[in-house]
Amino acid sequence: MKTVINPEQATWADLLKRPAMEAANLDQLVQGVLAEVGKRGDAAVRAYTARFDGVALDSFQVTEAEFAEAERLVDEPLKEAIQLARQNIESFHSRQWEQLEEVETMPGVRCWRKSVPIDKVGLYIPGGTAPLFSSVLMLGVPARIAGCGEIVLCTPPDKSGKVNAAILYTAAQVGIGKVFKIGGAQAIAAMAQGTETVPAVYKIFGPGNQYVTAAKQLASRRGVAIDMPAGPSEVLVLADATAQPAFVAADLLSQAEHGIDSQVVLVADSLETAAKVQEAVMAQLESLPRRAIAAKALANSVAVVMEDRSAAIRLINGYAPEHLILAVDDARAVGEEITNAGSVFLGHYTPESVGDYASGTNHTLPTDGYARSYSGVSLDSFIKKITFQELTPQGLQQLGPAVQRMAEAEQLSAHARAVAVRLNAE
Ligand SMILES: NC(=O)c1ccc[n+]([C@@H]2O[C@H](COP(=O)([O-])OP(=O)(O)OC[C@H]3O[C@@H](n4cnc5c(N)ncnc54)[C@H](O)[C@@H]3O)[C@@H](O)[C@H]2O)c1
Ligand SMILES: N[C@H](CO)Cc1c[nH]c[nH+]1
Ligand SMILES: [Zn+2]
Repeated sequence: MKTVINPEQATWADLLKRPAMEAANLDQLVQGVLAEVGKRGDAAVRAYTARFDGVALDSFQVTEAEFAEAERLVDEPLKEAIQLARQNIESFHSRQWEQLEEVETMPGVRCWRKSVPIDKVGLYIPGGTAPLFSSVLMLGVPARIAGCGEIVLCTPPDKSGKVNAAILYTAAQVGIGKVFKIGGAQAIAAMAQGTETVPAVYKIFGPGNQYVTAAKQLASRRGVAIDMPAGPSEVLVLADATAQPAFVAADLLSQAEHGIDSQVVLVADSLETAAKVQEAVMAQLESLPRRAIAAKALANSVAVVMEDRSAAIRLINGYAPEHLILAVDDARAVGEEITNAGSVFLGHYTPESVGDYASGTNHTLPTDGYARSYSGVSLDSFIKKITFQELTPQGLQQLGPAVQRMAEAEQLSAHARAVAVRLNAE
């Protein structure tokens, strides 16, 4: 991690540039996958699975016997941990139902809104570098609470052609039976367009690497909705002198270990704080099993010394991190000033890992600066809202002339007539 001291505002964007594959190559590759899967269906998925996942599969759907085997393979302590996480996620997400009351905008004119679950949804669960079974809870729990009709799940197979047991166990726990062993862009292509075995869905959810994220974005131009671009993980930690260097280092490494394209950023209040954290990072890196991945991610990362707190907050809001840890004395007060972040972790005892697994918040969050305009996944993501209105004859008498005037002014006389024929029928 390189250290930069009190950088000029003009250099912030360069400093915090996110690692990325060259967009043209990526888009070309992923376009090809979408087109081939659209044309050749399962046969194309099979070919890409052999090429990108190194495994030859005859069929993709996980069988009952495989679900039963997974149930046996997951040990009791892990099952209990998954249940605890599930309860907290359910508890937080089930309170996200919001019903707008019926509103009488003027006498005789009533408007209301009804929440309806999205009928067919596709969940992508990453599995390339680590099988992220926690993502099954993050997507499956709100999909179930919303009442989505058909839930399809895709996740990459391992080299023996199997799906990780904890992913299958968790899917069964949240009542997802349609699981397909398909990863990467080919999984998104299959769920977006449908194949002989994978049903087409209306909206695709889930995090993933750059291939998955690019495929979601391209698929969204062809009519399927997506949750958001949720790509390689990021964390930004704001640390002051009260921060424990070992805690901050562990938090930085927790996201660095996700992938070589993760980005971790430290914003420290002094060179001394930055140096202590850097030292702790190096000390902890040694003992990490995934140190090679984390070390590469650290090369894409930066420690920024910002003595001025307001400038630090401006930098954070400009960068819009997926995860923001406020390891500072006055975390709640600083939290109030945050306008762009996916999820915020306050104080010295709130590691980002709790949100990844079990505090109750969702870990499917916007990356790459999209937290400026997108929220993370929530119950809302699985719901669409239909608006209704109902007018009495008196209501139309009151409102109609304004509508007629506006329609005529837009030179849309059929619109005006739709009001006039009713008023004249009185
Ligand atoms: N933003 C979020 O909310 C969030 C949450 C969890 C995880 N993540 C991120 O998800 C990512 C998971 O990535 P992953 O790679 O472990 O799993 P993944 O499941 O996203 O991707 C694996 C798939 O990528 C495809 N692939 C691999 N190399 C390829 C190549 N050269 N060309 C074409 N396709 C290729 C393969 O088909 C493979 O199945 C990580 O970057 C992690 O940081 C983000
Ligand atoms: N940090 C990831 C979101 O960017 C989510 C995750 C899953 N498992 C562990 N972490
Ligand atoms: Zn994580």
